[in-house]
Formats: sequence, C-alpha cells, structure tokens
Amino acid sequence: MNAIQIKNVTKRYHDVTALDDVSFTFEHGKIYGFLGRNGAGKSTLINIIANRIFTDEGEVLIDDMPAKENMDVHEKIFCMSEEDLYADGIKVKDHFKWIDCFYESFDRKKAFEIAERFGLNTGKKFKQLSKGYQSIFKLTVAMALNVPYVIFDEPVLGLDANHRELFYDLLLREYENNERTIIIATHLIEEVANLIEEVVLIDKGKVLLQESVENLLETGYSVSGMANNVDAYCDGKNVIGYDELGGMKIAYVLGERFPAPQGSGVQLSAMNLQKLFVKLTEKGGN
Ligand SMILES: Nc1ncnc2c1ncn2[C@@H]1O[C@H](COP(=O)(O)OP(=O)(O)OP(=O)(O)O)[C@@H](O)[C@H]1O
Repeated sequence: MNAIQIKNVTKRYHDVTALDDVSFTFEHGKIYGFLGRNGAGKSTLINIIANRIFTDEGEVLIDDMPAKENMDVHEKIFCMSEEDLYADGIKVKDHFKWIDCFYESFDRKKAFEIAERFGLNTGKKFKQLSKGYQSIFKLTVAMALNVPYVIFDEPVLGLDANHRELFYDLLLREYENNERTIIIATHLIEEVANLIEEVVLIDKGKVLLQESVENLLETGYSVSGMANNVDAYCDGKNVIGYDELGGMKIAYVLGERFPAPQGSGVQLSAMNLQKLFVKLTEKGGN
C-alpha cells in the first residue's frame, strides 16, 4: 500500500532491451534520486509509470492499483519531463487557469507564488519564454500540484545555478510541509545529494543498487597511497574501482571501514555520492 511497485518490468525497442525484468519499490514519503548513465533506462521507466508507454512484460502498481490506463491512478501522479506538453501560444497565467480546471489538486495561488520567486513573467506566452524559464514554468506546475507522487525527469535542464538552488530549496520546503513521494532523475548527483534520502541506481536496464544515501556514504570510502600499500590494505575488501597516477593509487571500497594500521602508508577518506556512482557504473556506457 502507498507505493509505486515496479514488478518484473521488461521493455524492448526492437533489438534494444531498455528495461530487463526490473523489480523494486518507491515507498511513500521519501525523496528518491533515480540515477543512471545515459541510456540506462530511466526515462523509459518514468514514461511507463506515467502511462505514456507500456511494458512488454510485467506491470506497475500505484497504491496497489495497476497504473496502466487507470484514471484513479492518473490523479495520484504527475511527471515533469523535458517533453513540451504545453501549447506555445498560451500565456503562462492562462496555462495555470486551464490546469486548474483539469486538475483538482492544482493550487493556482501557490503556482503564482512559485512563479514570483523565480521571476517567471506569467504574462508571457510559453513560446516567448527562454529555455530555462520554460523549464521553470514546468517545475512550477509540478510543485503546485498536490499529488502524492511527483516525478521529475531531468528537472533543472537549462536552469542557472541560482535557479537550481532555489528549486532544490523550494522542493525541500514543500516536502517538509506536505510529505509525499518525490522521484528525481538527474545527472547532477552532487547537487541533489543533500536532498535525496534514497538512491535507485539503474544500469543497462537493470537495477544495480537501491540504498539510503546515509548508508551509501557510511559504507563507501577511498583508500589512497602507494599502489603496493593500497593493494595490501584492500586485500579481501569489496573494491569497486581504482584511480591511478604514477605510483599512487586510490581504491574505492564498499563495506565496513577498518582503521588503517599504523605504518600501513594509506589514508582513508570519505567518498562522495558522485564518485560512488561513477565507479559503480564505470564499465562502459551504452
Ligand atoms: N523510442 C525509442 N525507440 C528506440 N529506442 C529507444 C527509445 N527510447 C529509448 N530507447 C533506448 O532505450 C534505452 C534506454 O533509454 P532511456 O531514454 O530510457 O535512458 P535514460 O536512462 O533516460 O538516458 P538519458 O540519461 O540519456 O536520458 C537506450 O538504449 C535508448 O536508446
């Protein structure tokens, strides 16, 4: 109950298997980072959850109801993505008016407040907005909808650094006031590292890892020093990757962090989320 369950979902495009028997759950009331390299299958899964495309095998359940062509489910979920679903010639404020007519859960007052925070001119037509402001408009709509499940597919494309920070800040505040499930698919991992509670990492159509950020950061660390010292310390440990420069080596390790013995010649440091992601998914893109 109260979750998005992905059950044995497979999706193929001709000879490409975009999703390969994927099963996991987005629980209610958490902020997720949905991560993966280019072509990993993120948008495919998001589009399936949002009912824009269908699975070849398996199904998606939202609050225990099949998501496929189900209006009751439709009202619980909103997906903000790069695709332009808004008519070019309509002013932002009129878009708000129309959305208000179609979505019971749309808070028009909040939409205008958010627009003002971003400096979005609601008197402009959609096509007159810059790329960044078109994204801001779509974010504003997503944030002003009081639905239990909100999915952002690459939400900050085209936003400058100030607007990206404002978006993360507003999202967190919104979440604190109104707990719901927020799923953010992004490549800007470090930017969302402080925002997200749990990571789902997808790689070549399969789930590679689902873990809380806290656990990940606790169990991931790097070991640096002369190559032979690093190798000696890492013997028997779960090393997920290396960087090497001259005789120096850095090993990236997952697991319990045992203090380096005196004289071992290695230094242990925390590993950030982006490094962890890069090392886990390093072996070839699509
Ligand atoms: N309409 C389509 N027709 C054919 N192949 C497709 C189609 N959509 C996606 N694919 C393929 O499915 C795989 C997964 O693509 P998807 O867009 O889901 O990845 P993604 O993780 O969202 O990538 P990115 O981060 O680059 O947006 C890729 O190999 C892609 O080329």
